[in-house]
Amino acid sequence: MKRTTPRGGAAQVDMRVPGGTGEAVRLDDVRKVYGRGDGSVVALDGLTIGFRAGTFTAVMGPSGSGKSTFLQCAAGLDRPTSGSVRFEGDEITGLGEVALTRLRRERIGFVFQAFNLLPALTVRQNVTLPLRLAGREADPAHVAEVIRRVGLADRAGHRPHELSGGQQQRVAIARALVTRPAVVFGDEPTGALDTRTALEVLALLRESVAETGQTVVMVTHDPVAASHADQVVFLADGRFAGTLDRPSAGQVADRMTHLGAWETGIGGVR
Ligand SMILES: Nc1ncnc2c1ncn2[C@@H]1O[C@H](COP(=O)(O)OP(=O)(O)OP(=O)(O)O)[C@@H](O)[C@H]1O
Repeated sequence: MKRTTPRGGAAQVDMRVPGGTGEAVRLDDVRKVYGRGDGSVVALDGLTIGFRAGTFTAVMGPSGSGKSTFLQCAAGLDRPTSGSVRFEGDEITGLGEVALTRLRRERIGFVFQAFNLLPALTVRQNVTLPLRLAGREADPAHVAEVIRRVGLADRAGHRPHELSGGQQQRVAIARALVTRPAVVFGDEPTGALDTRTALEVLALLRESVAETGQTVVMVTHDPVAASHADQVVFLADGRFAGTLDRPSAGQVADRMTHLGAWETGIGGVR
């Protein structure tokens, strides 16, 4: 656990990708401190990082390196202590709760490790839920297309308990895609799935990047999952700790070993 210390020249790395078409999400010098005084913890320590639109990025790092905190701040679920978070160029750090909720509903999709489906609702109803929450009309043809895209056309009337884990995660992906969000954030989206099903889910995320120009940012502990991304960003002690472009799972695992990620036995290579 990292205690509050003076900044002491914390390295700031700008990882803007040259020649990009623009950044979907950008964090500048983001600092997040939990608690106050002696017991305070620096979760993000001046993180500067950008995610080019239409790319698939995996975020990795040792346990406690700040991945979840990063995701919460980048997705407008939590507020940084200081620094700037921009979403498609719009500064979101100063937004009030109502505006942040609207941003999350209209421009962001979420896929979590726990699928978080509503058990009483059918696949179709679960998928359309974000539209209803946003007060938007659900275009039946669009909803059907999204459900077809995740391979569940023949299950649209089923309830979650009638589906396998992989199928439930595919419903969660359809639900994340239905509002046509600019960015889909994944927090260990394959964490609860077996290897084969995880690969299907990763293929779907990749497809949404390739076909609809979506931006996907996925936190994962799994080097195999990370190897499906365009780039892997590493965090250590709440700071940017390097990046790998289209790495193999072995290269990702090597980098994680270098960062001391496996020393605690957490997040071993599967
Ligand atoms: N609500 C909180 N209050 C106090 N400290 C927190 C809180 N949330 C996270 N932390 C601390 O902030 C640091 C970063 O935590 P975070 O959950 O972002 O790391 P992580 O990389 O996602 O870890 P893991 O891989 O284990 O999930 C850790 O030291 C953690 O203990």
